Amino acid sequence: MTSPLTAKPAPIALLGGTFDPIHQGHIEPVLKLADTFGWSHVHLQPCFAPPHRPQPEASDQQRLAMVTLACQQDSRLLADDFELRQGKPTRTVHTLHHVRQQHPNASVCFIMGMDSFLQFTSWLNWQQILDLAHLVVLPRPGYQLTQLPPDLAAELKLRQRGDSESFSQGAGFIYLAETPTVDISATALRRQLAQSPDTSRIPLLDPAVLAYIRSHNLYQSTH
Ligand SMILES: Nc1ncnc2c1ncn2[C@@H]1O[C@H](COP(=O)(O)OP(=O)(O)OP(=O)(O)O)[C@@H](O)[C@H]1O
Ligand SMILES: O=C(O)c1ccc[n+]([C@@H]2O[C@H](COP(=O)([O-])O)[C@@H](O)[C@H]2O)c1
Repeated sequence: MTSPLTAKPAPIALLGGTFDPIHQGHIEPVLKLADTFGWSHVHLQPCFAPPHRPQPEASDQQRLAMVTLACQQDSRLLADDFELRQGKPTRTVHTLHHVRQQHPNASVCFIMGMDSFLQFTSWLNWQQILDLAHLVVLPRPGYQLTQLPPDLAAELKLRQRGDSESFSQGAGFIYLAETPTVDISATALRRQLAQSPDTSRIPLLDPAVLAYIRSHNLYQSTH
């Protein structure tokens, strides 16, 4: 029997995003990762209207509602409103400090697509993030590791691990996932939604999320 004092805390896996809207390019890879790593939960955390890009079309509450609906696909998916509850934009380094405070001994995995990874050195205190969490990078069509800036390529060389065993430690490793690529973006979906009649099915969009979008008249114009 494992003593409560020695029991390893459950790993925390987290995918942050604007989710404007959430789509299967977010969901399918994280479920594959949950299979690989044996995660019992993956937090899908919408960010407060992000400072680093144009404002989302859907409101914070609408993006959270869509994430909550998409989470009904699998009981391991959790809609996490931590950043929205802060009432102001929160940088990832601050969110991860909070996670660390709450779970000092847990393994924390922050998931991102290859497009985000290529931009990672522009994130606030990106080196500190590497000490707070593992990074799990999803492949994404159109984004190649060869485009990595030299300082991040050097970190990758030091920190890359391929075995899921390493990720039972707290933080500090980078895992380049080999999940099947899902060729979709929220930008492409918004365009498709604006151009399709209300009745049409949209591939790679959860039907419950689509119904929510239609009933709230979201994404009706192309920008
Ligand atoms: N198809 C995809 N494959 C792999 N990673 C993805 C995919 N779509 C999004 N991601 C990752 O999920 C996170 C949240 O993405 P986000 O909510 O911005 O979706 P997006 O499709 O990139 O949106 P947009 O087109 O509006 O930029 C980011 O780390 C992003 O790299
Ligand atoms: O903290 C930062 O500096 C930072 C810069 C860019 C992106 N992020 C986070 O990365 C996640 C994905 O962002 P996005 O723009 O691709 O939806 C989301 O959780 C953002 O808060 C964080």
